[in-house]
Amino acid sequence: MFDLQARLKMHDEIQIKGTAFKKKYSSVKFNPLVTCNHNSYYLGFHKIYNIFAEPVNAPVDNQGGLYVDGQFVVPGNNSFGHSFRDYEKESERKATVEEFYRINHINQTYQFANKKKGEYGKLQKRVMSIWECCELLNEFVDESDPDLDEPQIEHLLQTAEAIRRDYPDEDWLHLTALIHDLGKVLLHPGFGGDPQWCVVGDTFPLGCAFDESIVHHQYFKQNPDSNNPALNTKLGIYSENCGLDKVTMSWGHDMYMYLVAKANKTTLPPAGLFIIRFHSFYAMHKSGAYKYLMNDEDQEMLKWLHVFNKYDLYSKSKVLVNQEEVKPYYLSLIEKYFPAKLRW
Ligand SMILES: O[C@H]1[C@H](O)[C@@H](O)[C@H](O)[C@@H](O)[C@H]1O
Ligand SMILES: [Fe+2]
Ligand SMILES: [Fe+2]
Repeated sequence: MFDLQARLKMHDEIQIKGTAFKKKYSSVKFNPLVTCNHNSYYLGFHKIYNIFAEPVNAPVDNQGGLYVDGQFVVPGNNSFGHSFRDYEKESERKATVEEFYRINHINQTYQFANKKKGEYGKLQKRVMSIWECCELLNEFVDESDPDLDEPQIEHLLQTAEAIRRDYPDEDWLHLTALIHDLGKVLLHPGFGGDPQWCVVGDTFPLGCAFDESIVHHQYFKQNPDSNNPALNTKLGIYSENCGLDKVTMSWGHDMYMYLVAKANKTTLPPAGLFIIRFHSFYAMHKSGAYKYLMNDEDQEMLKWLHVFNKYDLYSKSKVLVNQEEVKPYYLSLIEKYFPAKLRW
């Protein structure tokens, strides 16, 4: 065990895989075993409270650096040099992402989401394994994502590998991470090639008022549900604390993958299913909106979703995982929690 503070007083700089980091603030003891995965740095340690360090050669306006938050070292910036989920910042992704949300917010209505759920809920599109589905995602880049322009399979592996390092014993969490975005297969021509606006992006409840914390909220003005008095009040068609299970969410990859996992009788625990179903519901898990729709069980499950979200968001990077190397491990998890072939 080393006392990082004392070491930094002596050296004022630490080397992490060849990059020099300057300590800004820290108050912690830990075992400074460091491994590097993409632009995230993982520290092997026992107790950790708070560290903020920044790369020595960082540009002046670089807010990035090394945040230690619980166990995960969260990078300050995404691979485009901006903070994560900044929808206002001028960037090469901004226009595409905003246009995505404009169309999404206009077209996701209560009726539309229920129609899609009925259609895809029949699971008559294909029979295939989980890994086959991962491979189908090789070709898609998510237009709603300001932080990543790599094919989706990379994101799945980056998320799963990052969470696996910090929670080595929770194998269900590794598998949940691997499959959480598989619903994006709806984009595939073999599934009808749905447009991006009804597959990806943040999700939100339908049947009640749209909360202002939803990304690009302004575009809901043109959604027909906004003018429907039965659907545009705080509770709308729902009753107080009815539970998220009763709520119709905007249609997309979360709900589809949840339906697939459920219908194929996965043995993943309820927390895994909750993560899959609501990971894009940022207004709820990030902004704390819609509490009045949640029940006690949702609140309990939310704890795991918070853990998961950190890895889903901050593991996005340009350095890719070696697929062949990790494949056998994930195949063994798939075998443990799913049948060999699933109906999709
Ligand atoms: O752009 C992203 C992406 O589509 C993710 O898969 C989804 O879960 C997020 O909510 C969204 O912001
Ligand atoms: Fe997602
Ligand atoms: Fe994701």
